[in-house]
Parts: sequence; C-alpha cells; structure tokens
Amino acid sequence: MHTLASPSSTYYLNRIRPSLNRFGPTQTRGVVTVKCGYGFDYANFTQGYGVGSSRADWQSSCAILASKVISQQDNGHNNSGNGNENNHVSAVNGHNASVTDLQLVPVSNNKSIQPKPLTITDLSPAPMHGSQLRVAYQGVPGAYSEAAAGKAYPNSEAMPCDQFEVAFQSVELWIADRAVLPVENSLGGSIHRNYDLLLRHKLHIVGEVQLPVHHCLLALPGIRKEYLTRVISHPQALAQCENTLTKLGLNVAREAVDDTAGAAEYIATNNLRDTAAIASARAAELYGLNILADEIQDDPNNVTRFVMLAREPIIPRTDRPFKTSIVFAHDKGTSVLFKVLSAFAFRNISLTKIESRPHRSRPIRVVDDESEGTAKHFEYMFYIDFEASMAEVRAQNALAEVQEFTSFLRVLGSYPMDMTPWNSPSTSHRGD
Ligand SMILES: O=C(O)C(=O)C[C@]1(C(=O)O)C=C[C@@H](O)C=C1
Repeated sequence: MHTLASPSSTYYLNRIRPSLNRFGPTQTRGVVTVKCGYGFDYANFTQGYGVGSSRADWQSSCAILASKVISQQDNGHNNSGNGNENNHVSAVNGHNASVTDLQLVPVSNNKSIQPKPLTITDLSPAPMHGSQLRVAYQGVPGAYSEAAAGKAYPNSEAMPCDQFEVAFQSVELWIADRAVLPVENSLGGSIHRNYDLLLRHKLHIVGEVQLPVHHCLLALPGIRKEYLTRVISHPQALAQCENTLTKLGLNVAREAVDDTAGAAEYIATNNLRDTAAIASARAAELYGLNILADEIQDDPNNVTRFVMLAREPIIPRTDRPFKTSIVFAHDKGTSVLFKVLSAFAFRNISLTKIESRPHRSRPIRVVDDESEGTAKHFEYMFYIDFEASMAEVRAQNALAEVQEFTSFLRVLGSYPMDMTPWNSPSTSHRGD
C-alpha cells in the first residue's frame, strides 16, 4: 500500500492557475504560472538526479523566469506556440530578413559560432557523463523527461519547470546548464511545438537520449476500472495508449494535461475517485497511486527521443557515431527539397528524420499568374537529422551545398548518437 504524498511543499509563483484551467479538456496556456515545487515529499526523493540542496535558489530563479514569461506574453510576444504576429519577414538569412524579429540565427553573422576559447568542459565526452549539472525539464518529478535527464546525465540535478519555455530560459539565463526536450515518439510521432521552440531559441543540441516509455494506468487506492469516467495525461501519452485503453473497455473521456506525472499528482492532490492517469510506475510511487494496468502503451517498444540543449555547442568528433540536426528554409518554397536531399544522398549520408513545420513568420507565399490566377503556397521550415558528424568532411561539403540552395540554414547541433541498448538498467524507468 502506498502512502499519499504530502502536497504541502507546492509553491505557485506569480499567479495561481485554477486547477480546472490546467486540467480542463483543452489546455489553457494564456495564463502562465511557473510552479517551482512538487506535491510530494521531496525529502524522500532519492534518485541520483533528484532535487538538490539549492531548492530555494531554484525557486527564486523560477520566480524571475515566470515574471519574464508573463510580461512577454502581456506584451503580446507570446512564445507559447501561437507565433509572433508582429514579424513581417519576407526572407531570412540576410535576404531582406529581420533576423532580430524572427530570432533566427543568420549563417553569416552569427557571433555564437565564432571560435571561442576552449574550456575544460568542451573536452569532456558530453553528454553521457554529466556531473553536478543542473538539467531543466518540463513536468513534475516522475515525468519521463526527468528520467531522460537522469539517463543523459546520471549525477545531475533535475530541475522541474512548468513550461518548456521556462526550461529554455533557465539555460539561457545560466540558472540551469542543460534542458531536456522530447522531440518525437515511436508511436505518437513528432512533438511539433518543440521543433518550433528549437528554432525560436538559440540553444544548441549537445546530445540525444532514446528512452523506452512504459505507461501505467494509475488511480487512487481502492479504485477499480469500472468507477472511472475519465483518463487524463499528456496528449502524447494518451495517443500512445489509445488502442489499449479501448481494449481495456475504457471508453471514457480523455483529457490532456501538461505532463504525465502532473496528471498523477493532480489525482492524488484532489482525491479524484473517478479519474485515472497514464504515467510512469515511478509517478505511482511518488504520488501514492495504485497501478491498475501496466505496459498499456500500444506497442511494447515504445520509445521517446529527447534532445539535450546547452548554451554552447560541443566539439564534434569522429571517434563515435554522431548525428547532426539542421533546419532550413527557402524563399521559393519546397522546390529545393529534392536538391537538398540529393546533397546527402550523393555523399552516402543517411537521414534519420525529416520534419516540416509551418514557416510561422511567412506562412503563405502568393504567386500571381495573369492567365491562371493566384496560387497560394504554404511555406515550411524543414528539419533534418543525418547520421554524420560536423567534423567529417563529407558532412561539411553536404552542408556547403545545402547552403547554396537555401535562404536560411542553421545547424541545431552535432552530437553523439544514443547507442545504449534499451534494456540497460540506466534506461529503465519502471523502478523495478
Ligand atoms: O509527460 C511526461 O512525462 C513527459 O516527459 C512528456 C512526454 C512527451 O512530451 O512526449 C515525454 C515522453 C512520453 O512520450 C510522454 C510525454
């Protein structure tokens, strides 16, 4: 039998978001609250990457970040994924582009890619051996992102954030050293909003982690499946378990919340007897819930890929498998895509991922044709991951060619591939 964790150490800064807003059928992000506490007994939180002694510092830092995010939103510069309507940019990368508005990094003027003095950390084999690093993640303890932080940096201090935006800013403001960001799942697909955030911020990808995700159905002790009227979780987790929930006879309402462990915490804190959460076994333990069913993901090999972000890039190497992530656009639309892909194919460089996102600053391109009429083309940003290190000449040549075809190109990072077997103990997040 689990004991219900004490909710007494939860601190809401700036504005308290009514719980219905957070857990209503649609997520309300208009009011942003940074929550810098946890609804559980954190003194008993013993994992190596748990909360450290500088909790008070972290809370005051969160307060600063919260007011910053809120004031940005109040000023109409909403970073929550709604785009910035004030940007009128016809091209990027020095071609009539207002790079400041777009917050893109121009290839030619980018001071952050100029050589910098090496520090001892540049020489460490990041990202596998983090030590005393502070790693920001979105969610509360028990979230899969926290486990990903622990896998990437086993001795680090995991720092929970209510929003991805705050996790990014905490690294930019030197409050955290790394941020961990889920980007895609083998069942649920890409986490689109996070691709947009990668572009909006100037952090570098310095590593990746592929985390096997084993979902459980959690409810208060004594609650049976038949009592349930809704299941709440992160939208990705709901998508990953959709078929299994139906097979379990749970044709009840699904509601999206900010993170899986937050759903478990919410049920425990509010003593909800008609609601179950999809979350990890560790979340069940932390928040005193029972596991009604485990392994409820629709495929046993359910894996989420996370990237690790830092202020500085790591030095790419060739002594182990590396992956490189780029994003590009062209001011004449998708016509360059074939040329870009052939730059990699020609050099035998495998692509592992391609994603397109709306070009939020210039989503539509209008082409007038006197005889035919007006064509309205959607514009995209293309994200590509390829299997090569930027230290390899073939990768440098491929990118030089890509740069010729594109009006905007940014290397998001060149970093070691996660080659750990899925069944290795450090990858298990099930607490067994
Ligand atoms: O909610 C969590 O626990 C998270 O870490 C987020 C997240 C996601 O964004 O996809 C991470 C892994 C799982 O795929 C489900 C949810």
